[in-house]
Amino acid sequence: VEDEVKRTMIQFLAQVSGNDGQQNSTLVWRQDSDPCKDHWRGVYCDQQSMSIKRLILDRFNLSGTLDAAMLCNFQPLAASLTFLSLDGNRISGVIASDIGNCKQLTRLHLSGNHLSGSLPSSLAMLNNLKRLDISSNEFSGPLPNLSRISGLNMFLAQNNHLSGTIPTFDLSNFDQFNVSFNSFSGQIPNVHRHFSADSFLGNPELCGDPLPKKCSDQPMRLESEEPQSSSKEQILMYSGYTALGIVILLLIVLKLCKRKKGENKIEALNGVVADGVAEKASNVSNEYKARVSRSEFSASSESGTVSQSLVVLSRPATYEERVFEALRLEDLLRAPAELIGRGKNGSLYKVILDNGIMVVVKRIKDWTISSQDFKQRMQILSQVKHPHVLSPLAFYCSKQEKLLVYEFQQNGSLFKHLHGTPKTFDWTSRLGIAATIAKALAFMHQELGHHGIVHGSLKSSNILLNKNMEPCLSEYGVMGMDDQGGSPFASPIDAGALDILKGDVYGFGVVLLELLTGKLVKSNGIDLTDWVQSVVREEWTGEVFDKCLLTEYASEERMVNLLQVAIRCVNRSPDARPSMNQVALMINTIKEDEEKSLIYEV
Ligand SMILES: Nc1ncnc2c1ncn2[C@@H]1O[C@H](COP(=O)(O)OP(=O)(O)OP(=O)(O)O)[C@@H](O)[C@H]1O
Repeated sequence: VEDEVKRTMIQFLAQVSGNDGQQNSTLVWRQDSDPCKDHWRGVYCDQQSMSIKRLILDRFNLSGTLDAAMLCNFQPLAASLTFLSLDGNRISGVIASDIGNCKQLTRLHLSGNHLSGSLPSSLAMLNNLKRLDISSNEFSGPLPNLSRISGLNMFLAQNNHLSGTIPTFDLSNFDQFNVSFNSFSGQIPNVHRHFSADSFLGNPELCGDPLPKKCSDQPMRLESEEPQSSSKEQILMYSGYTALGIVILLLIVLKLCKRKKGENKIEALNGVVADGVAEKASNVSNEYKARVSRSEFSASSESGTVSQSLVVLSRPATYEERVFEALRLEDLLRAPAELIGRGKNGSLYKVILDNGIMVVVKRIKDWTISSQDFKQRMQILSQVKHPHVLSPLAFYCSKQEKLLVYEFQQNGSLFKHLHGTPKTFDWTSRLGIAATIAKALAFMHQELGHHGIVHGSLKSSNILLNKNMEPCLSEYGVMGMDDQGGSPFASPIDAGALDILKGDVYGFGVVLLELLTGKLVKSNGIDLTDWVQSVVREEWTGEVFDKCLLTEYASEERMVNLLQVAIRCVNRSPDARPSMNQVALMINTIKEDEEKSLIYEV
């Protein structure tokens, strides 16, 4: 690689690192080494042409600014770079319009930073772009007309301050699309049933399918129309519609108020809480509940007395104390709820509170724990905090019902990212997730093991990704060891085992196998643990490891080491499994080796 290319890369890194022009200490890029031959960390080359193809600097704690001009105005780099990823750092500043010169970019990932300002219209000139992720930043202003990029199939822009209308994307071409929690307004383009309300929530001025808010008889936007254009006539016409809308709305509100007086009922989260109210959950569809005007179920007014029983334990890290301290059961019951899962341990609802905060409510079934033990367990759990464990925010407990309230995690579960398309995580991210979760679980075992509280249902759908794509364990302690007989992850020998923590170690081992193989735990009747153990050592590389890991310079040696840890965790004999503490140490060593090897190679 030419000296000039190296110099530019090193300058770019110094700028984006933000340590007064010093490089990030874990990334050692030096003028006297070669980015391709010496495998500079985060740099991926075409080994034949020795040109730099991908620059992947995710989660390196970079806190400088993004100098798009430096990369994209330098022809040798602009002509070769296809993938730029800076996810999960603390990079600030704006995206300069020079980004439009990086014409070969197919993927641009900038999520989870502090980038701000408006998006340059030159982004729409990146004709090869397929995946654009600018989520969780501080961008504002309108979107450039990205619908011009015909091959774009992923656009993630959630959690910004973007405004204006959404360009008329052809969403049937997209496999991921999310503009939630911005300030967009106007009509949503046709989603072709590809996307649910989740992709658009949190934009109060947005209307149309799949949101419950209808667009008040607005004429459909013409395909060719530019998002910002509006003539005088249109303004007059819309003001007419708005005035008419307000009158109709007032009439509806008046009518509703009258009806409310006569009824004296409160609406309930699927009628679950009021003791004695018949179970109606079987009627629940996966459709967004708000469409059926809040909940379709109602409970008698006596259920109002249970309001004091919602015990608030903590508040989500992202909200102020006062928003949560006054949370009452009625707030949950009144709010629109959507059923998002029905697992072994019960049903899960996503609930949007009046103040717009989203929570999930876990309704636990068939747990033969006494109310007193349940309350005690919740109190103990609320006292143990770890940044990578999702604590319950509140709970409700009656004879028939147990509800747990958690903060909603927008980026979904590890399961979704591993088994959905496209697969999100590369080798470094997977190893990072394994190390983080192992540490979190070891911590919880140490703090709660002596109380007999284990996770009890550890699996990839219970590992959630927060808005910075950091993993956290959910539903810790929701089911105990006594319930694990029915868990698909407990080996038969677990039943009655003395060391209750080893059930979690088994579950964690299965998660490791999913991370390494990218395969489902059960597929066509084949059990992943049995299958992996049936493959001979010599064939691990060809057979076991996820194919997409092998193509991206992942260290085979460290993948083998991690697989060995996984196999020890899923040993059929609980006594032969290591403790979570040992597992965390082993994985940490592998992670350190990975980091060191890259430095030594340079
Ligand atoms: N706090 C949360 N925020 C966002 N998504 C969540 C949250 N908790 C759970 N989920 C997701 O909702 C879906 C349903 O969860 P649920 O707990 O009902 O299923 P499960 O974990 O497969 O079953 P179970 O734990 O009951 O055996 C899962 O994909 C899970 O990842």
